[in-house]
Amino acid sequence: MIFGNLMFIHGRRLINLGGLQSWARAFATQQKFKDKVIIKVKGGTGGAGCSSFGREKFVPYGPADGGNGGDGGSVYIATRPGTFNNLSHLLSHYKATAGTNGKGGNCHGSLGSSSIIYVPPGTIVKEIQNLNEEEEQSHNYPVQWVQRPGNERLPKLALDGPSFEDEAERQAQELFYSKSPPINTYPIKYNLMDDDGKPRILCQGGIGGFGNVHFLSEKNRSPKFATKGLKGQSKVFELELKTLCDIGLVGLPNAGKSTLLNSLTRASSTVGDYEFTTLQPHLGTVRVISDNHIPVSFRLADIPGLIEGASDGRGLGFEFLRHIERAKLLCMVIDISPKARISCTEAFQQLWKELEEYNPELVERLSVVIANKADISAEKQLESLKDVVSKKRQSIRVIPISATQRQGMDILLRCMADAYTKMKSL
Ligand SMILES: Nc1nc2c(ncn2[C@@H]2O[C@H](COP(=O)(O)OP(=O)(O)OP(=O)(O)O)[C@@H](O)[C@H]2O)c(=O)[nH]1
Repeated sequence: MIFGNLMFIHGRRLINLGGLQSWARAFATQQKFKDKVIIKVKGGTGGAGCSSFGREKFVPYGPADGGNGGDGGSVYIATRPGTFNNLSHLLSHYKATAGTNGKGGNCHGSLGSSSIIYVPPGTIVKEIQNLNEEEEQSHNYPVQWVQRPGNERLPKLALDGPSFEDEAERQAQELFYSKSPPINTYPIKYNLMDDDGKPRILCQGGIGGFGNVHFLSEKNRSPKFATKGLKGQSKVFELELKTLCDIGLVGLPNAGKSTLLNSLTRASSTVGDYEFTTLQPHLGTVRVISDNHIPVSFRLADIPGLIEGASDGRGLGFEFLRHIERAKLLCMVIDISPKARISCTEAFQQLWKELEEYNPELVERLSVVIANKADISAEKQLESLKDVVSKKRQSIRVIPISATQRQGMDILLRCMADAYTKMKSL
């Protein structure tokens, strides 16, 4: 067995693990990308109210002074640009903490701490299930008592009047009703696209219980009961990353998309001399000073290679064509070297056809064609590519570059920044 150059003899066959191993490594790191997740979110439970009476020297039977329980914490969602590229960091469950119980001496419990879920800009949030919808819609807040009313000696109620327990229950319901937030009749739907970053509510925490002070009435001057807090809202959400990047690099496998992304940004997309090195999009942020001296920054993504028939599900299938739809602008990367598997004009026609067949709107987003590998003498190929592109649309620019030699990068960056600012101003 020779580990040095990653070969081993299995039976009588000599197997080269070079390509296989780096492919497996690329696959393992790229598995982390997630663009759709389902999360269960729960607001914190409210703390219980307290049933207590003031006791002081010479005042053995003081007034009711049980404090309220603190409200449970709520769960919010907000965007955090530049931190996350996809939704793989999200957990399946999120819960805010409960409020603490009230105490004697009119001490209210403290509020539960709220939590914020951070997602990348371009995320769509959809509520798919509300686990306590019935209670909310009917305002029928289930009242639970710290100590059941009715155990104390009470003045008699009118014979035909409500029982004492019913009266206390009604009073507690009213209290919860007056404090509860307005009902959301529609399921939550947020489009966190070009968001201001403000947190938006997902699940409200439960209201804290009421101390016995709230149940003082003419009939009952010393109520010995308080309510427990309500449960927080509990909902299930579907989160989907709708916009992945500002500019997406599309091209056939091996065109040099990952190499280009790595040389323009700090991304570390896997580069390999074999097809489908990239199985999931990789992102990087580009910062440029535009022609009119304005700093421009945009997110650039290396999208897995497109092959002929992709729009019919060939290659990596529709999954990754979805990523292309998530780019606001597209740049085609084409290998113009004479060594390329197919000629650059053929590659351009093929890519154009696949994009158009999948969604005709995609070719409208094409602003630049990047003629890569121009370090290998390819003047003839470049001219014929320019011809074909201008026949499709005059406004598309063809920029020759070499991603490995970092040639032509300045012009390309200015061109991208220009297209991006134009698109933003529309
Ligand atoms: N000579 C030359 N080779 C390049 C250039 N850019 C990329 N390459 C080589 O082309 C091969 C493929 O590069 P990648 O960046 O992995 O290509 P890709 O388009 O991301 O490939 P997929 O992941 O299969 O979609 C690598 O061996 C690179 O070193 C270039 O400008 N000049």
